[in-house]
Amino acid sequence: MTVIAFEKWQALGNDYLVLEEDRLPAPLTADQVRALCHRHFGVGADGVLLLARTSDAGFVADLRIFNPDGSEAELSGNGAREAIMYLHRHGWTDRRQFSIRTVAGEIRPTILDETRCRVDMGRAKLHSAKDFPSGGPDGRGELAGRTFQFVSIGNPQCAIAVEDPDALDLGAIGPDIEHSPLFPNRTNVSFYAPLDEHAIRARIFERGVGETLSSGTGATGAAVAHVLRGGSSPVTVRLDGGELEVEVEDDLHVNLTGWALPVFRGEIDLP
Ligand SMILES: N[C@@H](CCC[C@H](N)C(=O)O)C(=O)O
Repeated sequence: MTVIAFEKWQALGNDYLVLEEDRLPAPLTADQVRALCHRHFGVGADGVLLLARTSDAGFVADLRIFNPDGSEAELSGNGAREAIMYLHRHGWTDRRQFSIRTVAGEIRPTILDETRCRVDMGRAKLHSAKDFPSGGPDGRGELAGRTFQFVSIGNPQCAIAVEDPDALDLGAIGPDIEHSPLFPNRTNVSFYAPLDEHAIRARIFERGVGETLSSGTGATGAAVAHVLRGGSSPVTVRLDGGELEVEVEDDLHVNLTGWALPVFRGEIDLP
């Protein structure tokens, strides 16, 4: 038996288990991630956040992000805010502005108060040879009769403007888009509808997860797509689990603001 200590967090209902690498008896495996995230046989979560101390003075921690299917994601907007607020509450740093390193690169949070932070996520890109190789420089494409906007926020996002996101059965249409051959690394999908110049309603189907109550990078992908189609920054994104604010600069530099809270901590024995 392996005993794994965790703290469960959620941000707009997007829940993650935070693990500290130093406290693991052995390197985390994909099987363990699947077992931890399982909603009936494990703790239950939309993913795992693995935090490691780093000797690089420029960073407070290295953050790795795993989906419930055991795959590793380059970035998560909600997961990053949960990890950031965890680092703040657990005293890894007393600075209100710092950097952490993810597979997608550096992200720079500013702690706003005890539950909220604003995260500089870097520049969104509309082209990725790795994630959407057949895409042109504008990232536009068509799939099963729907026009989409590809956006890379470190991880791949396919944002689709629809009339009424609430009328869709995401569980039925999400998997074919996630696994489309257009996206060799699979993709996250956001279905959104503009509410006004500065607001959209969005629902999310995540790569390696399925439908979730919210996604920070999904919200960011949809906000970038909204701005490219005439909307204006900042964009308030109304998700099933609450609202996020996304600032999109002219060069597509994005900042994401929202809350994250701990739920409970514990230990689980895994075979
Ligand atoms: N929940 C997320 C995104 C998590 C990663 C995603 N499933 C992927 O595989 O890229 C968020 O808040 O951004």
